[in-house]
Amino acid sequence: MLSLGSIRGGKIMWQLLRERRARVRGEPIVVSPLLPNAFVDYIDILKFNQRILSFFLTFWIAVGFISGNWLAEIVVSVTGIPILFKQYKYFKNLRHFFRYEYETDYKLLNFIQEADLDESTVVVYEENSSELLVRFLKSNNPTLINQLENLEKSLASLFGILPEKRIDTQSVDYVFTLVKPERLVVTATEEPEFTDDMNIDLGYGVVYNPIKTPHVLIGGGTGSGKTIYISFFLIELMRRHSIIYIADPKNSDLGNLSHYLDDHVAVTPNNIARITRLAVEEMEERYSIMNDPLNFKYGSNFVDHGFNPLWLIFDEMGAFQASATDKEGKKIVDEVMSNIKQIILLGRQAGCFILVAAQQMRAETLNSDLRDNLGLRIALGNNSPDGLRMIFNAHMPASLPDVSVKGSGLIYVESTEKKGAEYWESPFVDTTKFNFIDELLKYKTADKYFSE
Ligand SMILES: Nc1ncnc2c1ncn2[C@@H]1O[C@H](COP(=O)(O)OP(=O)(O)OP(=O)(O)O)[C@@H](O)[C@H]1O
Repeated sequence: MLSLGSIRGGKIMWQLLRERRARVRGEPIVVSPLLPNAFVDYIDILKFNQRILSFFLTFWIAVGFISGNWLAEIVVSVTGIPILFKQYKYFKNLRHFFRYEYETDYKLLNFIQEADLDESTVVVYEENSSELLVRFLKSNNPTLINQLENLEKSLASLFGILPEKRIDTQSVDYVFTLVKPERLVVTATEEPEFTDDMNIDLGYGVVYNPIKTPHVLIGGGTGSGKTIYISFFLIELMRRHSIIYIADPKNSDLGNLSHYLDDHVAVTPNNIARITRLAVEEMEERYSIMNDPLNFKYGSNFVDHGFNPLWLIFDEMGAFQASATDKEGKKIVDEVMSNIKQIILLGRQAGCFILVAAQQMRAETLNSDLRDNLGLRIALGNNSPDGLRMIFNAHMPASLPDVSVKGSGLIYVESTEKKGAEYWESPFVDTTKFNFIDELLKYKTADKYFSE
């Protein structure tokens, strides 16, 4: 069996080498479910070889034990097991290598199946460092032609960018401009740099605009980079003249900002209730001004009426809810949650936004209807699949990437063309060079809301 697999593997290797040569020469690659795809077969063979090795490994260990011969057991353990593990890892790496090398082929083959295109669909693609051209060849089937001419949205979710479409009599071309995402590096500025542009660059090709997709949800365990990210975000909000309220029931890093942002920072339940009340009152007042017949402008929002964004940053909401042990405590939690609900559901037009952060997002922390209204969702560091589902719900990523880079995780911005959350590295902050408090004070002293 093993030798058969190897012989087949040898043949496929030749086919792969031929394909490889074509790729190196930059010739177009043809992908179709009906064509033999060497790379798919080769990965299957590697998988098969891996299974055989697992079998041998188990067999080897069993022989050692059954024989009861201590010498045999030592020989088996010392020599056999490490060799087999090494081989196993070798095959695993090879499989990864092939998946990576033939990633586009894989994606397109899966795409043909998932988009329910006819099996006979033939895709040709050509890739260079800046562009990917995907050409679907037209057949005589009018339904298929119609499908092929309307693939840009689903293809965008596959490659993360909306392609340019060109329709020809023989084919439909989708051209993707490939730009490698780069992590944003946060640096200190000499002077405060205010801006009216509501687009906030989060790096790695992600731009967030609270007017389009209000509210933020951040999940991530200890040390995943939540505080660093929130600090970066806070400065970005202050650059946009935002009124900031902070609730930090655990009284950690954000709670300490009360030295700088005064009574806009709350750590006790009563104070947290107070700032959420202030936020809701401000929202109601804005609506009454915006809806006054003298000021009313159809389709307008807070910016048109000269209001600044208002942000409530709520760290560790779960801890706050859990702190309510008696009747009085529960009453406060209910009031706060009702205020938060109003901000989430009604805040957008009035420019009142919320950022909710939690180590672990639970169903009872914020129900899924409310969570689905949070436009920017981030999961930093390692999270369990259940934890990720709490954050992304219908937008779970197709596969879970490696998030070993500090401050990396998954991100999803509602209303983009992307279907699911994607890998992202939060803005890099070199804490030896970037002093968050110095930065914050620059904006505080220059901003009217914090100047008293
Ligand atoms: N964006 C980043 N840039 C640079 N370093 C980072 C970044 N994110 C995380 N780190 C590194 O990880 C460490 C932990 O980050 P941070 O304090 O933000 O985690 P946290 O999720 O807030 O943890 P906790 O809940 O325990 O406070 C930082 O001290 C820093 O060394």
